[in-house]
Amino acid sequence: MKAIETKLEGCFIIEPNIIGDNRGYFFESYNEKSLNEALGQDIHFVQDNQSLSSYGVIRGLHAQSGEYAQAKLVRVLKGEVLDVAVDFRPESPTFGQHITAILSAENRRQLYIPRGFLHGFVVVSEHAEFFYKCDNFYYKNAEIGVRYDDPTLAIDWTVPINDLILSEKDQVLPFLHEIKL
Ligand SMILES: Cc1cn([C@H]2C[C@H](O)[C@@H](COP(=O)(O)OP(=O)(O)O[C@H]3O[C@@H](C)C(=O)[C@@H](O)[C@H]3O)O2)c(=O)[nH]c1=O
Repeated sequence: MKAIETKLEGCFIIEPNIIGDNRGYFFESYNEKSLNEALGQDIHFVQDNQSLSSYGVIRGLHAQSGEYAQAKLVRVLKGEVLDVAVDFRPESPTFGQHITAILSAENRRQLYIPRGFLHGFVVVSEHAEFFYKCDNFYYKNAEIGVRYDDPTLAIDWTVPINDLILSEKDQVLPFLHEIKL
């Protein structure tokens, strides 16, 4: 497995080693030892989540605050998404900056998003099944978020605005300037 650094410290693109043979392919989609060695960290995931979304769905931008913060290892089982990770660590020199990555069933790429980041994705295929591991449990009262179209973050979601589908909750998330850090 290969961990590729991004411009945001601690955020990595993960490329698994695909072993093909006459039956098809095999790969380790997650190996705690290899990942921790590659990232130089000690991460223990405690919850797996899976969601299905149709074309144009944006889920995000989400995080959990304080002691409930979650690192995530995200990937796509079916379809394709544009995944977005925003550095939301107040002390970080890259606070407010984001990276995007195309994650698909075909490229089998994963994104490791550390604690203190906002995360979201938009579906660019007909449907997408999204799967991710979290290193802290879901805690509803710790949920925080920022609007996907925040002008300071200036994320190019690539999908035409008329095609976007958001949850009611995500439609009323605050803008960055409304949040007390
Ligand atoms: C995230 C989550 C939601 N839920 C419930 C709450 C709600 O009834 C239903 C759907 O929740 P949401 O609308 O928040 O789901 P969703 O918009 O998919 O939220 C997710 O978005 C992506 C981008 C992330 O990074 C995740 O951490 C998470 O915030 O599932 C759980 O039971 N456990 C969980 O861990």
